[in-house]
Amino acid sequence: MDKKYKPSKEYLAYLDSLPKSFFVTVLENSYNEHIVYDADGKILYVNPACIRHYGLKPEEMINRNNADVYQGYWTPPGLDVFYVKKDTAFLRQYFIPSDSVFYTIGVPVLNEEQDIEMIIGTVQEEPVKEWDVDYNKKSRTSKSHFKSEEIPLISVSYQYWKIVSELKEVSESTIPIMLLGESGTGKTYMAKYIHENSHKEGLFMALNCAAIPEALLESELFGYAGGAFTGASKAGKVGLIEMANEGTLFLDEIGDMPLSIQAKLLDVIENKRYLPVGSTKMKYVNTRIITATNKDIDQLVAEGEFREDLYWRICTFKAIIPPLRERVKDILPLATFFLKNFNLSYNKSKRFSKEIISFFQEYPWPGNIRQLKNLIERLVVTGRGNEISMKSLPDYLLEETKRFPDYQKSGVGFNKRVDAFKKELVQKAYEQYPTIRKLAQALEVSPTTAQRLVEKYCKEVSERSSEM
Ligand SMILES: Nc1ncnc2c1ncn2[C@@H]1O[C@H](COP(=O)(O)OP(=O)(O)OP(=O)(O)O)[C@@H](O)[C@H]1O
Repeated sequence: MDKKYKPSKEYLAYLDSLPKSFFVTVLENSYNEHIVYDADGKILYVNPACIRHYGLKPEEMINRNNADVYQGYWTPPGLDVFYVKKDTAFLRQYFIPSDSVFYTIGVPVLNEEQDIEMIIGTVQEEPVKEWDVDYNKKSRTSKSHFKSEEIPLISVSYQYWKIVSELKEVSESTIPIMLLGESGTGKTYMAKYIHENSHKEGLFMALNCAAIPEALLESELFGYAGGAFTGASKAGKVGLIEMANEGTLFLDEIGDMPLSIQAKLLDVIENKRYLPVGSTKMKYVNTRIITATNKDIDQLVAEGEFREDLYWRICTFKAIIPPLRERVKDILPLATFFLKNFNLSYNKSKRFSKEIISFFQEYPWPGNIRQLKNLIERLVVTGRGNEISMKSLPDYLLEETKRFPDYQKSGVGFNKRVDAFKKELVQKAYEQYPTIRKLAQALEVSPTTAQRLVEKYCKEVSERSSEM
């Protein structure tokens, strides 16, 4: 709806006077598909045009997740428009099972807090030629300025897009960003995405601090002056910090950076300057630093392994990318996205069986998105026939399903089980060690983490002890 449009009282009264059956008749007989989702992508309403589009009746689609219905293909580019810009998205969707192209216009409806309440979509087949021309013009001008064709972010989770939206706000500044999360959750990918969307003119450079020996790390980062050491080139070498001038330097595994280099990095962040190895001439740069780690950095600070002053500078803005098992809704969109891409690269037309989709959603993915992506590539490349079924899984995964023989049937998801286990562990330890310092030692975590765990899991225990 036009946001400036406010219906008059008389018109609203007229609408009120019409019976509900009138609206039902209009919607149910409209040639175009009308589809309404809640903020999580669950289908709340769809009219019978969906039978023509997907071969599914409305009653088969209601309460299912969008991605689940579009099995074989998922087009999430509109999601950043919905969740970040909170604006109308124009999408061209290709639906693999029927080999059809649909045009979707999604309009987000916001509540009083300006959060998404629902998304109202209209879907139609390839439009007539003349309209097509206009449509293309329109879709080009409506392109979001915070999305990347090169790095499509796949997620249907509101939580995830909230993080992206916050990152957007800091992306154009030079405020350092710290990305936390388990291996394979997409920290490097997100860093590239931030760079792409930050309108910086310089390059994106990345370095894994854990993969390089200390002596080399310093010259990789800061470069060196000609002849700075035996074997050094006469012309010297430009470091990554300079290469990323006016751009972004992504430092992965920052927790592994040696203390001596940490001091130099602090100078770069605070004063935008540094000395190349063996040089006496300061260099000046304007480089955005993004760091990542999957180590407990609070603990490294507590143990004196990481400089506290640097820690406070690099974590000015901290974003935690949740593991895949905590955003189960993203598994299918990601899986179908990878399936589509690998089908294209290997010229295949594989599809998932129903059971393998359930398995994907139940498996805990310790290697996160990386593991899912690698598995799908393997499943597309290997095996006969077009269906990817449970039989196609590699042995190590079939073994895994046996290790949790009842988790598919019990109805208790992996997250709930892990959470129950953590709760029991923390509560028992807290009963035995009722101070944060001792509890932190017993659980081998930092005091900050111990405090967080107590707040999360030990409310009942502390209430019990205060009653006694
Ligand atoms: N939102 C996303 N949409 C699509 N693909 C993604 C997304 N996030 C991550 N990926 C894919 O997942 C893979 C792993 O991501 P990435 O290498 O960024 O993880 P990481 O957290 O940096 O891992 P590590 O800590 O081990 O370095 C990448 O190949 C990337 O293509």
